[in-house]
Amino acid sequence: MKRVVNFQEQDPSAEEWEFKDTKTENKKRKNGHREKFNATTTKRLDHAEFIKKKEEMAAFRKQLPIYSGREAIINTLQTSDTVIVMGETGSGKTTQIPQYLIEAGLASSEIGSVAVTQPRRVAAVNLAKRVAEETMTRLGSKVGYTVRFDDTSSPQTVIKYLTDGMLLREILSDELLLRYKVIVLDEAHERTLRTDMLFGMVKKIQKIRLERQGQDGILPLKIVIMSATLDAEKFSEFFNNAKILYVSGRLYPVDTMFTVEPQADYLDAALVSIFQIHVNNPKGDILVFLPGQDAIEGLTTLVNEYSTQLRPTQQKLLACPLFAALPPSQQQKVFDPAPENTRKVVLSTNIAETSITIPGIKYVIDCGLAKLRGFNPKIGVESLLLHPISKSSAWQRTGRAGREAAGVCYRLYTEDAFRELEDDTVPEIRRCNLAAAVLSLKASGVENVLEFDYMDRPSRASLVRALEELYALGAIDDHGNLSELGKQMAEFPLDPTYSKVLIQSKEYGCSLEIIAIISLLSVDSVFFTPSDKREQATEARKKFLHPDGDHLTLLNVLKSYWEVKGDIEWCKENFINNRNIKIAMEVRDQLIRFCERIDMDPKSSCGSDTDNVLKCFLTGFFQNTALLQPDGSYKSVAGSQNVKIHPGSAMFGKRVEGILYNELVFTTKHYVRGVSAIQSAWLPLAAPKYFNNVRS
Ligand SMILES: Nc1ncnc2c1ncn2[C@@H]1O[C@H](COP(=O)(O)OP(=O)(O)OP(=O)(O)O)[C@@H](O)[C@H]1O
Repeated sequence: MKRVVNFQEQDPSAEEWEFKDTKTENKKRKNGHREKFNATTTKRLDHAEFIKKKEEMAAFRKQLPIYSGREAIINTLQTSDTVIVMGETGSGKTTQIPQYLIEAGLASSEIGSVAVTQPRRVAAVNLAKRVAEETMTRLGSKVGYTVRFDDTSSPQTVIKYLTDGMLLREILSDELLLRYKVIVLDEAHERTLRTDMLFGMVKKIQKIRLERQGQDGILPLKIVIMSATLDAEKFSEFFNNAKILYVSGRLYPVDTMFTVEPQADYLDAALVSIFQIHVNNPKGDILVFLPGQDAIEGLTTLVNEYSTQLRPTQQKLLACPLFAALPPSQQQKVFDPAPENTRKVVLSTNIAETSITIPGIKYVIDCGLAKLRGFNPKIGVESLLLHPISKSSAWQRTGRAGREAAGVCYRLYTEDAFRELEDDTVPEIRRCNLAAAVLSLKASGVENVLEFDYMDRPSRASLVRALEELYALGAIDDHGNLSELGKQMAEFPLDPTYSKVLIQSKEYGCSLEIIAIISLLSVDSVFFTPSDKREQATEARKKFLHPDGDHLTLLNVLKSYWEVKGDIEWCKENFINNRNIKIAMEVRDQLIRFCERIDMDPKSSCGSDTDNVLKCFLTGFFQNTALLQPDGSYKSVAGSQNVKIHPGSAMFGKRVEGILYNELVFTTKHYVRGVSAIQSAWLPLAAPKYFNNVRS
């Protein structure tokens, strides 16, 4: 069958891509060999090579558009405390400005270094690598990065790329961020919850440091806000009318194409477009933006399957997935060059949308959709729904091309549809559960979170709900102050409900089980369900099912996995996702270390008394509970919401007195996931304060 997606300005002579039945082709693929990436090898340069590379880097840096604004940026920062820098994607903001600051002596190991925040871990890691390369230094010396569970910075580090979450964590131990002279808040337009919290916090820190200047050697703090797609006036206003610098020019042009007709099936349109580009366009890798892991995994399989139909003389195609739940080592693979005579197709969620340069990318395909988290504070329901992206996101996606050469961005929507898009994505702070954010603000010394200096104030209802949740968890006391338990909870890199459960596991004598289950819950799924073997996978899963539900089922999987020492064949036979379990085990190691730090015994086990595990879970998840109604449905204890057990749960179709669940998500219905059976009598014991209040 021949299919084509028509783009405006598309070359009318473009070859159509013919899709053949893949089943017969699959056999060929299994017999044929698959290209693998070569890990990039680093070699030690001799002196002449070193000088040559240094000169090349210097020349490269000078041709970046931002270079023309270097003097202006330095001069403005010499005289102003806060500057907002706007410049095209790829113009050099993130990699160059921190270097300019060091070169101009505005930051140093003596007066304090530069911190550059990124909303995403993959960006922080790769920017640090790139800037270390540009400065011809070893990663971790002058330039480093800090992301959750991975720190390559050292006392010599003067430019540190870190996630916004890590900077928030640093405030807990260095409340005036004295180790830094300049804080650069990059990709400010993304408005992640954590970046929004940082806006208010660094503004406050800057004010305090200015007032205390000179005392104990305190120096003023400089703040740089950066983005390519930002409402600069709004930011300027928030930061006391800070100066705005516009840096014009982009490195290479990117043509933008829209489809002529709306596309009913974005996955199909993406698949067709990939092959159209491949057979018609010159060399250059392709980056495709998709909404989520499912879509990415599905398309990865299809691209690899159909690529077996390419003519032997044609370049090969190699699909590489990129999403947050992939282990960092696998994410890193998309940055490796494609093997010879192969075009790389990176299939990514919006984790590749901002900041990063993926070498080789010339073409971007944008499906125009993203999965966005939402939260209804009234009933405490989270949602994860497909939404059209904003114009700002669309431009960021386009900007992933044109970084090493001219590029093209294919938008799988019409120009009219583009005009209808919102300018910016609604800030996360306006649509998320704020419990973790409020805990973090409180732990950083913000007493009155209702009055905190927010750029966009969250609704009072969501702040009050977060405070109530933390109070019920025991993280804040009757006076609204952080309790000892709350302080400990803030130390863990987990959501407050999970950190509460983990800390309480000491009382219930089941830390071993709780750590294991929380680690397994941190990955997408430990089960593997290929679409063509759904029945066998369901059958295989039965042997792990625990009558009390998903939490203990996960524990059963892990026990069996340990018994066979993680044997890959066993995983395959039992449809267990070996890769995800391995990631979970890395998380487990980290959690064990955190527990040891606060004197908990991570090995304490309740053995066969598994009720204890569920009772312990209830100490954090008592609000995520529902009771069986006479008609066989379940109604949530908080919010009286009718909830349905997700078909993927071990509890699906079962009738028990009560259930606890990890999440209540609205997709097509109010579904609960991660479900286990409980007794209603356990509830007041798990959270006496909460249930006494509910009753009275
Ligand atoms: N890892 C890398 N490999 C190769 N080139 C890179 C890499 N990182 C950056 N570059 C080059 O440096 C240029 C500037 O990148 P930089 O990230 O500083 O731009 P930016 O203005 O911050 O972009 P954005 O707004 O998209 O974050 C890129 O256009 C690209 O040419």
